[in-house]
Amino acid sequence: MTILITGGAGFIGGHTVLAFLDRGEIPIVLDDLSTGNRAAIPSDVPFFAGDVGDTELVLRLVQNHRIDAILHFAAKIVVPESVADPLNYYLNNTVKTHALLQAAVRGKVKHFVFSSTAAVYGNTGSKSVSETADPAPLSPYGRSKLMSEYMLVDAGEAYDLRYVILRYFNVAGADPAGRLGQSTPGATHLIKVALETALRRRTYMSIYGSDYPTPDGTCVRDYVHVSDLARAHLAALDHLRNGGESRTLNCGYGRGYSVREVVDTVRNITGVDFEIRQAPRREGDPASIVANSDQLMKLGWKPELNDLAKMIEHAHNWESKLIAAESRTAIR
Ligand SMILES: NC(=O)c1ccc[n+]([C@@H]2O[C@H](COP(=O)([O-])OP(=O)(O)OC[C@H]3O[C@@H](n4cnc5c(N)ncnc54)[C@H](O)[C@@H]3O)[C@@H](O)[C@H]2O)c1
Ligand SMILES: O=c1ccn([C@@H]2O[C@H](COP(=O)(O)OP(=O)(O)O[C@H]3O[C@H](CO)[C@H](O)[C@H](O)[C@H]3O)[C@@H](O)[C@H]2O)c(=O)[nH]1
Repeated sequence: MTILITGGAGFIGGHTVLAFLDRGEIPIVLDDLSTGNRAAIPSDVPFFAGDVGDTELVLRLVQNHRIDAILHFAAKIVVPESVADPLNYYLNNTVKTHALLQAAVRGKVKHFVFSSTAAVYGNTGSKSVSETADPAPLSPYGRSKLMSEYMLVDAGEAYDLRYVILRYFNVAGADPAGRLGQSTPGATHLIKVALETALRRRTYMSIYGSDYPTPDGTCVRDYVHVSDLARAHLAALDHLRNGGESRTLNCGYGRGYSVREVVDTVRNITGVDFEIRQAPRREGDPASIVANSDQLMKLGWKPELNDLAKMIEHAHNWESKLIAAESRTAIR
């Protein structure tokens, strides 16, 4: 049996492809390359360029490759973009997940792992949040994901399909072996932006909001290493393949860092004192969000890279590699 990974040319899907390869399981990848990168996918992994909303294409893949599990990463992921263009987010993230689920059910796929997000919770206060908290997303992005969760839960009740919904907190870092990192052009994530500034790809960076009810006034997030998160997918799929019941699970480390703490760590790791400007709050941002991931750990997930400085160091190595590769191309 084979796994289908949607969005496998992206940041988290790509690292999950590597995690499966590392344990000797070769998945297939479906990605429309809207933000993903073809080069992220190792040559021994079958790649199909296409849209997860194309039910017929997905059904063909399911039947031709005897797919027993779909890991669904493909989505648009930028909170402010979702505020500016919500209908596009509901189309890509919710409507197309519906089409994918329809293909999964018609093709008798038994297992489904869905990339959800801490953004479904909204403002949670300073305590860590567990899966029993009521969702109250602040952005169309969060709502587009929560609506997909509801569809999956209902489909799990009605059809022969079991799922794990993983609610990721803030994903960062890069493959410790240097095989992959975040390559999305124009990425908006804090650590990526700070590293690009340290490496002089940007002249300065902004801190969005310094009047939040947090210890230093900037937003607090729980940063999880992408390679640890990738391994959470192995644990989730093993749980389902062993007959485990459907679950909704947080994935984070349970420790929050403020924007200012992250920026200071980037300055320390890179040794560059780059310019920071204070900017107004960014729409759709909760003040603080930290995970309680006890349930995922009970399922067998063991974090191995729970260290902000290491995460930033791995991302820094990758960012430097990207710059070196670009200058080689420019010289040619
Ligand atoms: N990055 C984070 O901090 C974070 C946090 C929580 C949840 N998530 C979720 O994790 C998943 C992966 O995020 P990422 O950071 O790797 O983003 P990414 O943009 O790097 O990857 C998304 C991938 O999906 C592909 N894609 C998008 N729409 C598609 C479509 N309609 N059909 C086929 N392919 C499509 C893109 O080309 C890209 O390769 C998303 O579902 C996101 O909501 C990310
Ligand atoms: O240049 C920047 C970039 C970000 N930030 C701040 O840094 C924090 C983290 O922002 P990111 O954009 O890195 O991440 P988000 O918390 O907005 O969202 C991320 O994590 C969420 C889960 O918590 C979602 O899943 C989403 O997909 C993913 O982008 C926020 O307070 C943001 O305002 C800045 O101050 N300056």
